[in-house]
Amino acid sequence: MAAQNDQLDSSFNDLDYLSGFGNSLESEAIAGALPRGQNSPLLCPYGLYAEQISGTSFTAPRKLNHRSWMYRIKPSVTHEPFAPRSPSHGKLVSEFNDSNSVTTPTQLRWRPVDIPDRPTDFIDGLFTVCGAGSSFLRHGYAIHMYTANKSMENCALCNADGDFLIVPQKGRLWITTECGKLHVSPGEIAVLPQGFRFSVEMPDGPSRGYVAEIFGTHFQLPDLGPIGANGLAASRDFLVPKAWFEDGMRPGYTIVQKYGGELFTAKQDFSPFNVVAWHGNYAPYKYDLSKFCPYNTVLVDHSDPSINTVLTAPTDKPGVALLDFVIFPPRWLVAEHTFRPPYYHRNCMSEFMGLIYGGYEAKADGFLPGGASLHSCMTPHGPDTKTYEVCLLLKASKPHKITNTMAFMFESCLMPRICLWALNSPFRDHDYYQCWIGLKSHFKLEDAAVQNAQI
Ligand SMILES: O=C(O)Cc1cc(O)ccc1O
Ligand SMILES: [Fe+2]
Repeated sequence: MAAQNDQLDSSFNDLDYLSGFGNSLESEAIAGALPRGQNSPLLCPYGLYAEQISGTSFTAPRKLNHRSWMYRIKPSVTHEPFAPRSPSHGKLVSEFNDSNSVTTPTQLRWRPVDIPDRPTDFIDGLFTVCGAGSSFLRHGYAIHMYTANKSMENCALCNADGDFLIVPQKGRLWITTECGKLHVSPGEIAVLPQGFRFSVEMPDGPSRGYVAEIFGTHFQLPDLGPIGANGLAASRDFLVPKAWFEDGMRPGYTIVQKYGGELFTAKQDFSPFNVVAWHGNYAPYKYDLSKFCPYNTVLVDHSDPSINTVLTAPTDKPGVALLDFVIFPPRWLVAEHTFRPPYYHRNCMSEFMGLIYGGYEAKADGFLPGGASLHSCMTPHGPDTKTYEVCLLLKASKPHKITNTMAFMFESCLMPRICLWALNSPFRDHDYYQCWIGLKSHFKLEDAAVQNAQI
């Protein structure tokens, strides 16, 4: 409930944004700051420097090509050399192998991780849970979580490894980026594409959330197929910052570069948020999950969760995602003579789940807001015993609305390796398997005879 209230508060005071998913946009904090007719004039308006940021190779096909031009007070190269950050971070992984992670097919679940008392910002609060592949080879993903309580000070993070999709669960994030500012509340998500410098303020103090990082590709809206031209996440609900800049000296400003899962720092004496105008189709954005327009069954059976895909990061294989971001939003359940909760299943894709607020329809107990679960490739899972028994008892056939809930799934075709600190975490629920152990046989041979007689 608190999360929803936060959301209302923030949208009331929210910033003004540009809109449209993947659109070619432009924004000027000072009128006339964008060059007209060309990208790189000999002299830019107001004496600004022109700088391009490429999110795809120069030669990527036009429909996949992402780049933006920024017009800034000083170019971002104006800094001292990068050096390994001290103390090193040590809990970020971008190339998963047996030196930094392990495998297990078992069902994993974690309680919400406590938010530390000691001052911790977004960078220090971030830790990898699991992932697969390699940022070096530009194919793979990492799932991180963060628990933190204070704003980043006099520093910005730049992720050379991949795009961050941030899902705040507790506490708002005020994110300053080179393109401008994003205010993100629990119930909203933000995407910080590879390479953008950004700084995270935590106006509410104690904060927690989830981060999916993808290497080598970007998020897209899913195709809608027979659904038609509308539905699910609408392009116009994706909000992009308007140009915002700060000028003047900032002695000792630190750029923290995440590169191959390691952190490097470089000093400069000015703010990286010195972009007076920009244009292009490569920019950070946010999306309010309550804007999602769910489609689902209107007669029988439980739809596959892909019906609730908000964003997908593709692989080269059609229909096979490097990472899908799927939500389980409030919606009407109307299916007749149907087991309405998620079905029991084994999936060739791997499923990491989190809960932003409320409860989750497949778990009566134990899966809490801020907690997480991981069901890897072909690991069986489904509703817990209580959910199954209650559903059978109710024999629900009347329309019923599930409310006050927002669970989500990061689903990937790559089999995740799990970081040891996650596997051995004190927040791990070692009794998770117990939630299914009580499922008893309801098999009755006599029923089969009755059913056969009816056919
Ligand atoms: O495992 C889960 O809870 C996620 C999920 C939800 C659903 O409605 C159908 C399939 C599925 O994997
Ligand atoms: Fe599942």
